[in-house]
Amino acid sequence: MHKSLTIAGSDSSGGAGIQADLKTMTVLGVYGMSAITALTAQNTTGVQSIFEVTPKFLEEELDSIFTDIFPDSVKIGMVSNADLIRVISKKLREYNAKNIVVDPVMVSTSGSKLMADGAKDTLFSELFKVADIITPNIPEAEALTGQSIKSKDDMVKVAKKIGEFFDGYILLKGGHSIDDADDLLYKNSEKIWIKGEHIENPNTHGTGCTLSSAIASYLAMGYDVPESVHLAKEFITGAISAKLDLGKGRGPLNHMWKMGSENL
Ligand SMILES: Nc1ncnc2c1ncn2[C@@H]1O[C@H](COP(=O)(O)OP(=O)(O)OP(=O)(O)O)[C@@H](O)[C@H]1O
Ligand SMILES: Cc1ncc(CO)c(N)n1
Repeated sequence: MHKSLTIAGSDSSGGAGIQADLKTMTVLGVYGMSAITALTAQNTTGVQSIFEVTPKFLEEELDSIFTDIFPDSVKIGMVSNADLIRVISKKLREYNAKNIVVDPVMVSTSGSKLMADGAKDTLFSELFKVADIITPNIPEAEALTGQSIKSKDDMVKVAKKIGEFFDGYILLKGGHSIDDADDLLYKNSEKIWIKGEHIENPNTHGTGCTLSSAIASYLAMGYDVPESVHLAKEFITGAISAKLDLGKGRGPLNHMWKMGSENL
């Protein structure tokens, strides 16, 4: 059994965060574990409230996990403050964790702030150092570099800029901000476009969480980073295409699309 760990926030509506990650890992056949950084009272219309765990408790969660069932990969999502980021970086180094995916979650699909203003620098200096791949969306890549992205050429320029201070893989997601859904995988001046068709669907709550935990799942199975990204893109495309329609706002994806009703 391949094992993966998500370190992220809980989404009470089940579409993003820890819940999206564990659903994704499960349907991809990977044993999922979780270290929760914060509870959110959240639904498809927005985030109503956030309750952070203490750094000490997060440390205890990570010790419990790493001293028992050692994960083959780790995905990091919402981490709302600098102290929690420091704990994660310290513990991942201490346990020599492998195959680390960092999704630099800053703002939710519905526009709510999920990270404290000052925490961005700590994300750079602490978490990016341990990451094998980071997966910013366009607004996050803009926030990381201070440069705006209006076209695919801009995506390449910004990926290069991030590459000046991060030497792992950068997956810059085109997603809902550019007309098509092509994502750019960039490392050491090498560019791989991960092609995608834009799907007309307003229900994109949790797309980033689902993509990054699918990447972590495939890394846990032993695929390399480019293979994992291609396979994860196939998974997210299917989950958006399944056109689940739940809730009053931006609804969740169908994580179970691969299971098919004939298998139930
Ligand atoms: N409408 C769409 N059609 C096709 N693919 C999409 C669409 N929206 C997002 N994607 C794809 O979903 C993946 C996640 O990207 P996205 O930019 O949505 O992440 P995100 O903004 O971090 O997500 P989140 O809403 O969870 O914060 C990418 O591969 C992106 O190209
Ligand atoms: C807990 C959580 N993590 C990440 C996101 C980003 O979509 C969200 N909305 N909620």
